[in-house]
Amino acid sequence: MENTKLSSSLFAGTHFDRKRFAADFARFRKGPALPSAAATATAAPSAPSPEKKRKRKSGKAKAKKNKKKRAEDAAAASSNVVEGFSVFKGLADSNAELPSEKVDMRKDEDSVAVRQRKEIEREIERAAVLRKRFDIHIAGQNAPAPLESFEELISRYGCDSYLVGNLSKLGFQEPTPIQRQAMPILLSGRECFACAPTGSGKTLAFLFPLLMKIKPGSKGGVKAVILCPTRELAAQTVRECKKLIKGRKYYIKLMTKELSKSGNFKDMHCDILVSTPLRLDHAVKKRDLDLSSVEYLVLDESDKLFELGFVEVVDSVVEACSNPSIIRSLFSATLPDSIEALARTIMHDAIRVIVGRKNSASSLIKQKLIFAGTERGKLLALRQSFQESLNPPVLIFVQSKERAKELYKELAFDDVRVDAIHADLNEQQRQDAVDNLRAGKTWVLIATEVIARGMDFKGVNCVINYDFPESAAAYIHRIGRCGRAGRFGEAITFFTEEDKPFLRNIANVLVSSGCEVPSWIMALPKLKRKKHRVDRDPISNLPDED
Ligand SMILES: Nc1ncnc2c1ncn2[C@@H]1O[C@H](COP(=O)(O)OP(=O)(O)OP(=O)(O)O)[C@@H](O)[C@H]1O
Repeated sequence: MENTKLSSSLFAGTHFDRKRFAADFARFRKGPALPSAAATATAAPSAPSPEKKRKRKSGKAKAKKNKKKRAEDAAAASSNVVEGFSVFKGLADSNAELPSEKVDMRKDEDSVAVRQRKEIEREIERAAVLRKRFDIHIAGQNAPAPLESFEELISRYGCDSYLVGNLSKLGFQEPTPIQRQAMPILLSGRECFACAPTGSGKTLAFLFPLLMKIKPGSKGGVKAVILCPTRELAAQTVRECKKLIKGRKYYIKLMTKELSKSGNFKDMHCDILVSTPLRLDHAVKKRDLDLSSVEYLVLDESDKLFELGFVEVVDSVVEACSNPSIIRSLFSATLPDSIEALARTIMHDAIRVIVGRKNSASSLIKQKLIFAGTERGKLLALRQSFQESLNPPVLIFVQSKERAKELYKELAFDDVRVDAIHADLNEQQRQDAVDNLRAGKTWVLIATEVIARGMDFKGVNCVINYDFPESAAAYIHRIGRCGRAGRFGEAITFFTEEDKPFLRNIANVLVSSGCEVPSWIMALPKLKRKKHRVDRDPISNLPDED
């Protein structure tokens, strides 16, 4: 009765509901805990009656049943802990049934789980802040966080420090937005669609992860394949790759015409193979090149590779890369929905990354549309702009090789240091034309679509679309030869009466990158047809015939 007294004095003046707080009340008692609140209240010194015995028995059975249920709940609670997350279901109940050291252990586990969950939440928030800051948009499950710096490649992914060292030797201090997000995706073994503006460092974004993952000089076949739509771009990619691996012996091969036609692929040492689709397909079908060991497949300028004329060959190369654990990635500055849908059919659980707005031009380029009336008007306007403000190097795009030759004649006559690049030149001549512009030997390079995609002319100040581009994507890639790697650029596009029906499609690109467009152009109807190609009068100084 001592205990009853103690509890009575402790709660003097308050009404204590012993029935409701029986468990707490029992803790103040010496000796065995009371079986139940009801039993305490009705305890009597006399021998229990048979009725009371029956009731007590059934009370004991109930308590046993409750105990069993609580034990089951505890087991269920512990099985609800999934990958660092605790669902916390039934945890309070289950602790009540555990010895104190086990309760402590469980508390420790809980606090570890809570800490882990909080850390994960912080990571997710940090990733979201970084994505917002760098205008990175992602779609797909469990995308890894963007990089804060290149050093994280070492701390997070165990990158060899020589590779990061080479980056800094090349003057790359900070990752560009596409590199921040695409690199961790590929390094986590995920497939990826990436769309980022021209000149924003997509090449490094796909090259670096595969250089990190591939063991250099390994035997056992080709480890990585990079597909590019043109030979010039393939050659440029090989050059970029070699700069990055200085100090290590990787076997990097460019698929030349000769190699494709007569290569002995059985004895070829090759870690990374860079090719255009046709040459690679030829080597696979005619020279037994085995691509079943390929671990990484990159489709650069992927929307071009999925265009008609390429898509079947690309499909066949994708099929030849039959390694089931292959990681595929697609990179481009433009990714139309239709192409994305097609590409998705070959991807597995891919993450989509868009930097800025999808299918838009680089914001570093000042864009202008100029009405030149006729073909003759275009030549006059070009000559005038050269007299007023030629700021070399300049790239001029025309729609065919014939027109490239015609314009070359006109400008060479004016004593402009000019060259032309088109499909009628052999590989060496094309490469020389590119190298001469890079070296400053020529100031003006007239080009067809051959170099419109991917070519990196760091110093190009101005792009002139002498002939109106055939699509918005072609426009974005052409003008993207300037305004690269953080530099500003200028793009001038001539249009004639014949180009007006397609004007609005290009004007939309200007508007979406913040450039001014006259309101009458924005009032024109948008053309449904995707491609625009006009038969034009030859380029000549002579008066128009009519
Ligand atoms: N982190 C970086 N810091 C500074 N410069 C960089 C960085 N990454 C790449 N570059 C440079 O930026 C330029 C453009 O890179 P790259 O050719 O990869 O662009 P891109 O996004 O592939 O363009 P395009 O869509 O035209 O193919 C190159 O000269 C490259 O050396």
